[in-house]
Amino acid sequence: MTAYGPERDAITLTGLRGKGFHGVFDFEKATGQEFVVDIVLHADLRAAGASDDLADTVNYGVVADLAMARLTGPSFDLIEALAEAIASDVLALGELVAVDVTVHKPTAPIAHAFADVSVTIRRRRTAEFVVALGSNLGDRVATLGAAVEELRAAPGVRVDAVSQLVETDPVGGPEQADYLNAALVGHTELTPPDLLAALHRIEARHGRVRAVRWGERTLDLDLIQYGTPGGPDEVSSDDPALLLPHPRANERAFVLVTWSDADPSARVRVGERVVGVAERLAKLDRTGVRPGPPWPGGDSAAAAGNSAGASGDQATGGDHADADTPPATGDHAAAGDPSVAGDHAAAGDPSLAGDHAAAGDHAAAGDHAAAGDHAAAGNPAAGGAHGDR
Ligand SMILES: Nc1ncnc2c1ncn2[C@@H]1O[C@H](COP(=O)(O)OP(=O)(O)OP(=O)(O)O)[C@@H](O)[C@H]1O
Ligand SMILES: Nc1nc2c(c(=O)[nH]1)N=C(CO)CN2
Repeated sequence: MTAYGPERDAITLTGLRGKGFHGVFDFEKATGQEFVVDIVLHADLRAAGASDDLADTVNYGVVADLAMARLTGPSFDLIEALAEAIASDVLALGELVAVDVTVHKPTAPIAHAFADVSVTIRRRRTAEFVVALGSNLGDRVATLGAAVEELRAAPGVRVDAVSQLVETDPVGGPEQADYLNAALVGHTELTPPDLLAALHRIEARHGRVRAVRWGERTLDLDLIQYGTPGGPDEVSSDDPALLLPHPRANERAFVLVTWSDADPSARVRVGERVVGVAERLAKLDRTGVRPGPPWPGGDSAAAAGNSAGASGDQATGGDHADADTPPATGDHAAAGDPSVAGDHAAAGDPSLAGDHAAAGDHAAAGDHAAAGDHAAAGNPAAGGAHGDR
């Protein structure tokens, strides 16, 4: 079965009942009462229908075991919290598009005659995704910045981190102007085709036309990876309309430099193997990839929406006034660091606080800068602008 797809098929389990000790009041926790759980598992059941094999579907017995363990297990105050815990456990099975959980508390302490009280929640599975952004026509910085914002605003999409911009020599295609490239990592409830459609809509809004293969473009948004490579939610596709993982990404320095900046611990599939993006990058020629201009507002954290009073190096650098001009005397240049890794965290923003990495992680991840470069550049929180992931 595929773990994404239309919410067309469902397995429904109702009336799962048992004694639990959930409730706000002490007497509820001490005495216990009956709770009843209904669960709807949304999944694509076509494969199981065709194969008649339990391995191709979700075993409802396992789902019932998980729910009963929560129902009879440690006490929650709220039935909302019990429902959340059940949904989380069931979604972790990794085979579902979504799950609906209803928790009934028919003997709740309500001072009136009543039939039942319940909560119902729907939780969808999300998958990590990676998008590469490129532009070499028009106001490149403005277009890329707008694309990031539009993706942030897209329903079912959460942007976790955005790389800094790099300026890059065109790879392939006719003679054309240099590109600005960036990468973005996030989580989505959308299926891969729906996510690609959202990317295409954003491209179209920015006047993207497809005249020449690998020709100049106002905006290019490529879906590089969907799901965790080697994990149960990894999506591979040989459909020409959506190839996953993107077949050329692991050969493109402009993709891997920016991707490893956005997520220094990122991993990528290369044939049968899954390797660190930084490790893969070490094998590539990076001469065509240079530091780019800052994002509007000063750093990539702003582009990611994490815009708390950027005290990052680029934010304070007056030499970056021309947004479309690569920094000449910025910290990257001063540090002699050809990478984009590093100084885009706002020191004062707790949401940016060193999620992935201290400076050393960049270096340990095989990045081109030694950790000392970041430190020498006065970087307050190298690698920290990766949001809540
Ligand atoms: N992973 C993918 N991400 C984006 N588009 C894809 C992907 N796989 C296949 N495509 C298809 O490729 C077609 C051409 O896309 P596009 O014009 O953006 O290619 P490109 O960016 O010029 O080249 P490249 O794919 O080498 O980066 C699109 O119609 C799209 O449906
Ligand atoms: N430097 C650079 N070269 C490219 C790019 C790009 O984004 N940057 N995109 C291409 C097709 O997607 C082809 N070549």
